[in-house]
Order: sequence, then structure tokens, then C-alpha cells
Amino acid sequence: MAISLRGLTKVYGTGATALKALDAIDLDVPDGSIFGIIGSSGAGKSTLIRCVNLLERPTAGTVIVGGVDFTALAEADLREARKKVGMIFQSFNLLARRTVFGNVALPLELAGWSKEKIGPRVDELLDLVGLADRRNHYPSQLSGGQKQRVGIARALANGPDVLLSDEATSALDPKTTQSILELLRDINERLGLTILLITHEMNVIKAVCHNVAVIDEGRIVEQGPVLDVFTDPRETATRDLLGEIIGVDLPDSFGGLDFSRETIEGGDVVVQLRFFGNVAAEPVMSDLVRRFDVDVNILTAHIDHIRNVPYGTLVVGLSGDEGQRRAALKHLESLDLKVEVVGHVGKALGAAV
Ligand SMILES: Nc1ncnc2c1ncn2[C@@H]1O[C@H](COP(=O)(O)OP(=O)(O)OP(=O)(O)O)[C@@H](O)[C@H]1O
Repeated sequence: MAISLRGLTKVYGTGATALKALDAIDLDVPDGSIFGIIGSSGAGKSTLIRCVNLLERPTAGTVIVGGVDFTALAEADLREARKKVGMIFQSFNLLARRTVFGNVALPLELAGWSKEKIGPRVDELLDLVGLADRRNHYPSQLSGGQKQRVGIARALANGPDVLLSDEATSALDPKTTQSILELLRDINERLGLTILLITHEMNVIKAVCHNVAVIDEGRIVEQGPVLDVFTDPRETATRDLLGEIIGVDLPDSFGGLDFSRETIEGGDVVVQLRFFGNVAAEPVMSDLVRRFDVDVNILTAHIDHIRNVPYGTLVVGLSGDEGQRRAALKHLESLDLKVEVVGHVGKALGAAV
């Protein structure tokens, strides 16, 4: 199910103390996608996701899920419509006095399922999340990752088309986070579920999301496919969130270099290369040396993955005859790489950085 938000606005409080947590948000989450919203603390992420299932009433704007305008529904219809939208939470929100089975069974009991039907359905869900052997345990006997698996099974009980994830992995260690993210990916692929998640961790977005939106002070400042936004961020808020992890910015050690826009006789041209997928940097570099008789000095190299697609950044200094440097650059630009000339330096680079 697709989700469309139009002009979504939320103001907390009134008068002098009023705080606009969301400011006219427009967002389209495609059916069957995993869509991540990332932002720093206080940016409005929780408010946004809670407005999607109307746990929080928006002050203005519409929330359309699977073609139905949730904001226009009467309370009884909204209760019914919400069955199509499951939710998982950072703090799991499990009932301590109920077993794993009892927690997953709860939404089915509330929906009026018979005991005979609840048993097999819960077992099917526990199988799906890999918890069949913990059926009769209580939450206090589970690890964080297992608790979140119970949360996911419970959220899926009514067969929703949309899953909302409110910082679902923020309380987990990195390894457990990865296993929960793999489960979300698996659910997305196997059940065709649309997943909207909020997080402040860009590793979460990188691991599972197709699309990302960056929220800052209640506004969406940038959005698009993760590969595009993370490898070519336009906004300061995005760059701040990404930092050095993705290798977008040049290392601090470059700050001391005196870059010139003009070529310098006998100097180096410093070039930043970004490559995706299977374009491997190494053969490109050796090819360059062989064909153009330039020296290639690798200054920084960084490889990362976005949904298993390798993405690399390489900063190199090319030295040699000016004509050869220019030919080498032209060759690089003809390849399936993003090439950006950082500048020209006159002194030997190896000694400078
Ligand atoms: N119930 C509330 N009443 C008043 N102000 C609120 C309420 N909930 C959130 N806010 C304010 O709205 C703004 C956005 O909060 P929100 O919790 O949505 O941000 P967030 O991005 O999820 O932050 P965090 O990552 O720290 O949880 C903040 O300034 C917050 O103080």
C-alpha cells in the first residue's frame, strides 16, 4: 500500500508556547518499498510516524494510506483501517505478564478471532520471525532482539499492508540491529509489505531502505533513492548526518593544502572519484598509469555498501606532464565514475598529507 502525506502539519500547544513540530510535509511512500526518514534529535521523526496512523492527530494536512484518507475517517472506521497498519517501537511495548504467544495473540483476540484460529496463526507468525522455540517464554526471559521479533510478529498479526517502525533498532547492539534489519528486508520481500521507518542512524537506512527522506526542523529537506541522496547530498542537514561515514567530505588533513583552480606546471591535480556497483577502482588506476604515463598517488580510499551495492570514494593525486594529466582526466571522465577535480597543488602530495 502506498502512503501519501500532503501538507502534514503538527503544532503542539497554543499561543506563545506553540511549537510547530511538522511543517507542511509532502511525502510519497511507494507501495512495497522500504522508506526511511532520517533526522537528528527533535527534527520531528516520531511526530511524523505517529501522525501516519493517527496516534497523533495532525493539526492540518492529509494522510492517505492505500487510497484511504485516514484524516477523514470517523473513529470506528479508523479503528478498522488501522488493522492495515502495523507498528513496532524502540521500547518493544510488550506486556510483561503475557508470554510470547500471549503477546502475539493479543491483536487477534481484540479483533475477535476464535481460539482455534488464533493458535495456528500465532505459530505461523512465530515461525516467520524465528521464535517458535520461545513460544512460552515471558518478555523478561528474552534478549532485546528477541523482544523486537515478538513486536514484529505482533505487528504482523492482522495481516497489515504497511509496517511503521519507530526507531525499532535503536535499543539494540549493532549485530542484533543487523539481524532485525534482515528480518525487515525479508518481510518486505516475502509479504510485499510497505515499510516506513524512522531512525537517526544512517546505517539503518543504508542497510535496508530503497528511499530516504531527510527531516530537519519539521521539514523534509531532501529525498530520493538512498544511493542518490547518500552519494550526492545537496543539503547541509544531510551532509551533517552522513559525516565521514560515506566519505563525502574530504579528510581534514586536506584543509592545509593550498588548492589552486589553475593547473600548476610540475604539480599534481587532485581528483575525487566516486564509483558504484562493480566498477573496481584498482584496474582503473593501473590502466591510467599504463596508458597515460602519469603517477597516481592514492590519498584516501573508502568503500561502503548501500543495500549490498558497493559504493566507493577515492581521492587521488595525478602527477606528470600536463598534457598527460589532462588526457588521463578526460579518460576518467569517460568512464562510469563521478569525477570531481578538487584542485591543483604545486608541491609533492605525498609529503603534504
Ligand atoms: N507531546 C508533545 N508536546 C509538546 N511538544 C512535543 C511533543 N512531542 C514532541 N514535541 C516536540 O516536537 C519536536 C519534535 O519532536 P519529535 O519527538 O517528533 O522529534 P524526533 O525527531 O523524533 O526526536 P528524537 O529523535 O529525539 O526522538 C520537538 O521539539 C519536541 O520537543
